[in-house]
Amino acid sequence: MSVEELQQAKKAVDFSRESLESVLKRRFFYAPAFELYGGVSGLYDYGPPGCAFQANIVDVWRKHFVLEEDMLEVDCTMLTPYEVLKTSGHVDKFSDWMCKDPKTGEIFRADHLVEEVLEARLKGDKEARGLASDANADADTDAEKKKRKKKVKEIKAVKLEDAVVKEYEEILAKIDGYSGPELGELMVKYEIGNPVSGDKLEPPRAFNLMFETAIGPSGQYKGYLRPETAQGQFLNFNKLLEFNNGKTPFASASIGKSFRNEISPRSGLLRVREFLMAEIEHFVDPTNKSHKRFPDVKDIKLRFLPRDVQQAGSTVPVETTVGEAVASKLVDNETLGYFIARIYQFLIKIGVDPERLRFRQHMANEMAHYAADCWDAELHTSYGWIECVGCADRSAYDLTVHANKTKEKLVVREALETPIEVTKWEATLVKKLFGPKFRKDAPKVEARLLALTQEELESYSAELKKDGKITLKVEGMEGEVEVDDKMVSIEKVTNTEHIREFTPNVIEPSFGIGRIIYAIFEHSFWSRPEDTARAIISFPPLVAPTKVLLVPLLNNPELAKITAQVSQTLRKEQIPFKVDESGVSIGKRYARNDELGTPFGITIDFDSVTDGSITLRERDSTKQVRGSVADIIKAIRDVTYQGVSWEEGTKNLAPFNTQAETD
Ligand SMILES: Nc1ncnc2c1ncn2[C@@H]1O[C@H](COP(=O)(O)OP(=O)(O)OP(=O)(O)O)[C@@H](O)[C@H]1O
Repeated sequence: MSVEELQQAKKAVDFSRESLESVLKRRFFYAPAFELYGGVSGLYDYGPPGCAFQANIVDVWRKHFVLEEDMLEVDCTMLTPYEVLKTSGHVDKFSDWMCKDPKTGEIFRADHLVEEVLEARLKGDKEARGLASDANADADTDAEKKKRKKKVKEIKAVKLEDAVVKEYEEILAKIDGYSGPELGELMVKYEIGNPVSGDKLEPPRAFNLMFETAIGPSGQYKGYLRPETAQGQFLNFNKLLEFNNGKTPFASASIGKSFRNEISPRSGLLRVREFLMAEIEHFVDPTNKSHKRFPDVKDIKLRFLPRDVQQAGSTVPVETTVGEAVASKLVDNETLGYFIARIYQFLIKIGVDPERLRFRQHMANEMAHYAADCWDAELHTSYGWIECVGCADRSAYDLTVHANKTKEKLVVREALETPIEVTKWEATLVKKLFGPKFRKDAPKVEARLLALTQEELESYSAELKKDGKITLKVEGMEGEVEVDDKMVSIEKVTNTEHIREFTPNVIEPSFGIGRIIYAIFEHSFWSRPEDTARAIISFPPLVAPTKVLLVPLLNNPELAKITAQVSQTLRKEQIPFKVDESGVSIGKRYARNDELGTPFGITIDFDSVTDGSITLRERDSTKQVRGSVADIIKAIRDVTYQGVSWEEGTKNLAPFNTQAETD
């Protein structure tokens, strides 16, 4: 079945989240963690097929990015000291806005609440009741579902005026960009309270999402579970640069767990408190953000949702090539454009439906102040458009703040072909005068003076000329210290430089593996119109948890012998397979593997005993071909790992017709 045919077949049957969830639960793709103890919202365990699927996705990620792009992979600790996350800005700013119902004590995430209520109002009475059942479907555990079901009241439809509809649509298009106080104003203006009781909520306040802990037995050394893998990569920058022989551009990469104490983690795997992230930090010269492999991807056509389109209250994307997007400055630079295209290729390879993928640009107030540009790969699911990969140009922010804090240079030194004259402020110290005045603190004062920025040097030079002394704060010393013009002079000096020193900018693609996995579940889930009770998950063979189901026609020693031989060959080839020797019909055996996403089935029958041939069945089309064990396994290998189509991979095998797959 071609990709197009499959998309058509999927469209012919209505998607039901309930059916998908029932399959995922029954076949133990994943399940709420600690269920025996009632479960904890936002924590999930992956079962065997979920685990294998995740491992395969990570494997493709590693090949697609780390190997293909020659990235430097690191594995850094999850426990992170307070100092690091204070410097990065997470301690002060890594928060969401929450509001509390003073009567019930319930907590809501402010932006999600505004979004949910306005969407419900827009959808009217019918959908408003749909929201109630949605909210219920989002609950993590059965106990929670029951509790919510009791609580959710019917929301009455109110016909809205056209102008109000427009206002709501505009707000929803910009929902990610509001600050806490702005969300508070919206809640007052549009009378948004507890969606169940309608009661007023307290104004939004910031809630830091990091899990705090103490490192070591004294409890004195504060730390956090990391909320992203990026900081470890920044802190190892100098080692990575040296490993790369001092050359940029280069990228580091890391795959590992991150932790966020989400305010209300519903929506299954989409919003959890512990999740697998795969992140890349691409370090590039700020004056040259071209990418040498950009020509390879420039013709890829993508759906972009630019900032100004959202600002105008629209969600209609612009379809254009990456090359055009960069040339027109819609996307800030080539390297950012290159990664957007590579993210697209990766997502399509692992089973994302291209029709349900768009790249949304961050609004100006949604983006961190230092970021040059930022695009999210959003995947459409029954929960709406969900950010699954963030791709940001973070400028030189991270390296600069860590360098300033640690006084360790995090820079690239590049030999210049033609030396250049550089004029800059320099401080010259008369060191022998520092010891007598500052005693043991002398080195601290000296280091502080030598680390002054150009702006500070300029202003201190004026102060020194005017007052004959300067005063400044030195870390680890009480109050301010005074240094006079006998101890330090600050002058503008012109030097010939043979080396250019710069802090690289960082382009950061950041993947949430769980969100991608869930979106693929939805994008791949369907059933045949003639048999809607049986679900199929059409994972691409490359990432399917198991590649082959082996089914002997009957429980018979001769067939069992061939099954064992084929198993041994598959094992040797390292092709993941399962054997189903149960007595149920072939159709039933295939059906239960269709819902596990197993792309191929091998049937062993009595002809196999006489001529050694076996049958190969393809999951989506149910087409079958017949051939020798060696030829069939070669076809499986080619289609699964070499990206060969089913038609191409099986063209030399004989078509095989059998009765319909019913039981
Ligand atoms: N709570 C979560 N559960 C699962 N995945 C997450 C969660 N938070 C973030 N991610 C994933 O990590 C990626 C990068 O994180 P980033 O900080 O950009 O997300 P975010 O903007 O905070 O997401 P959101 O606004 O949806 O909370 C996201 O694109 C997403 O795939």
